[in-house]
Amino acid sequence: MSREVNLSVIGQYVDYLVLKQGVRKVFVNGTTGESVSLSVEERKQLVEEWCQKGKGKLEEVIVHVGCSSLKDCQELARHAVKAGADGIAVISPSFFKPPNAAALRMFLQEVAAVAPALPFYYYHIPSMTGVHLLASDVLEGIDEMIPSFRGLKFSGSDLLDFGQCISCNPGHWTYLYGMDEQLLAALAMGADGAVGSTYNYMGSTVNRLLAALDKGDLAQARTLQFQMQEIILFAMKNGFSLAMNKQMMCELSGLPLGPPRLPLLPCDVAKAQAVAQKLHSALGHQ
Ligand SMILES: CC(=O)N[C@@H]([C@@H](O)[C@H](O)[C@H](O)CO)[C@@H](O)CC(=O)C(=O)O
Repeated sequence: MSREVNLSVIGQYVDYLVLKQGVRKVFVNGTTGESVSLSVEERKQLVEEWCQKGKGKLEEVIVHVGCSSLKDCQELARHAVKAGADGIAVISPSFFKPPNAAALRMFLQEVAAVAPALPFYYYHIPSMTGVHLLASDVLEGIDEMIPSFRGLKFSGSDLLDFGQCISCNPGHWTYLYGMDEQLLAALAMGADGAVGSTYNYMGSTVNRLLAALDKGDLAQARTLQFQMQEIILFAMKNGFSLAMNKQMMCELSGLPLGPPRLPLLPCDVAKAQAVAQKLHSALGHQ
């Protein structure tokens, strides 16, 4: 039961994201993509497929190349350049954890150094890595160490830390926020965009939220955020997990995106269907 990667569905999935969700920027091999459960070879194949199938359709492909092994990260970073990715991101190693922010910066620097022309992002996701260093500490002096550093993907709930990351922006960094249920608060803090698991099927909703905010319509942005919260909270009460998210993606896209790989277990399909139903009612679909 190794649960193989199905490359053949990616082209259709790109079309679904672009045409049905209005999502034109993707983050490949992240958490939802189960990158840490994949081999280096599988990750390369996925990146090649996304870059090829996304050509002329996607505006930006950022590739997560984080691994426990620095060598594997470097191999994936070099590969992302060859595949034509627009940027790379790295999480903190999590089995042997960096003892402090300086050690993590050094690790990031070694990865970025092999792909100096590619925009580089630090991917902060303490709930998964168990590395609870402040992102703002990791960013200290990072510009001098990594000339290609372009920003942060922040998948944490600590808006104090997030705010401090934004207030130290030298001007050319981008901030992508990754807790879908509180995106609006992060946007108020200064986030530039969002990367999250639920945008696989609520991409069009979050695009409407962003557009409402751009127009200065805070009331509408709140309404949309509250609807997203209602769906995510309902999912949480039904055991929201990566497996459920994946099943939701299958239910809502109609594509065979498959179950997760061990050690994760597939979710109860009836529960995912109940959440999909909730999504339709909360967003007013018929
Ligand atoms: C821990 C986790 O999976 N967080 C998700 C969120 O989108 C999360 O599922 C959502 O906010 C619901 O809590 C993302 O930050 C993950 C993500 O961006 C990725 O797939 O790389």
